[in-house]
Amino acid sequence: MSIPVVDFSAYGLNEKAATDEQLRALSKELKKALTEVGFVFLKNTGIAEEEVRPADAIKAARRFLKVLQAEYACFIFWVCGVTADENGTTLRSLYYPPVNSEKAKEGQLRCGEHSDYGTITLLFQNSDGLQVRRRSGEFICAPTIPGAVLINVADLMQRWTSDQFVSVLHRVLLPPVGDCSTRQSLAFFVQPDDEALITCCDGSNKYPPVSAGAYLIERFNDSYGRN
Ligand SMILES: O=C(O)CCC(=O)C(=O)O
Ligand SMILES: [Fe+2]
Repeated sequence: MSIPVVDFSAYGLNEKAATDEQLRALSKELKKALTEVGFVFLKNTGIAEEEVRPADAIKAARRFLKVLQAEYACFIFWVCGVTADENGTTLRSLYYPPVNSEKAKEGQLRCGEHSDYGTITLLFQNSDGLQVRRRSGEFICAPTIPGAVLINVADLMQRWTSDQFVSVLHRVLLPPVGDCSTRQSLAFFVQPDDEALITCCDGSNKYPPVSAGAYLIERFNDSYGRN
């Protein structure tokens, strides 16, 4: 099974609004993808392909989360607050220089296996190499699809949905031997406002409530050490 591709044109940035029926249909498709795979390609988002503007990425992220409200009402408060100043939303530009894969060490990667910390990540990429772990354990390729945005569930979102949406490991492979191409990707990590209290959507209390800001700091401390 590959990563699902969902047509977002009904609620793309060029549309003012979508009907309830369109939102429901989209949310069903997204829910299936985020539950089964944790990654989804969105095409026709209205984000200009030739120039990814952060403001557009934020708008698209808000619309994506708004669609999910049709299934999960608990996102409402947070979606309203996502553009406040006090949050850890980050745009990361990742440039991978050319490598001579013949000289690489066994198992060497361009980007090691990891999952993301926040809620969702929007990824824009210009070459192949990204792989995503399926629930079954096997890695599948996330190819470049011109004009499509790749969105994945991150750890805080998995926690928020009581593990219904899955935040899966992903990695970037070295290019094949003889391929000296570079890789440029843009990762837009979407974080709730620092003060937002994240409690399990289903009311299960599977994980204790945590504020988004404290959760992020904890994860950074675990990865990079406390100061
Ligand atoms: O370079 C890539 O496409 C992967 C980036 C990534 O997964 C990350 O920065 O979290
Ligand atoms: Fe990542």
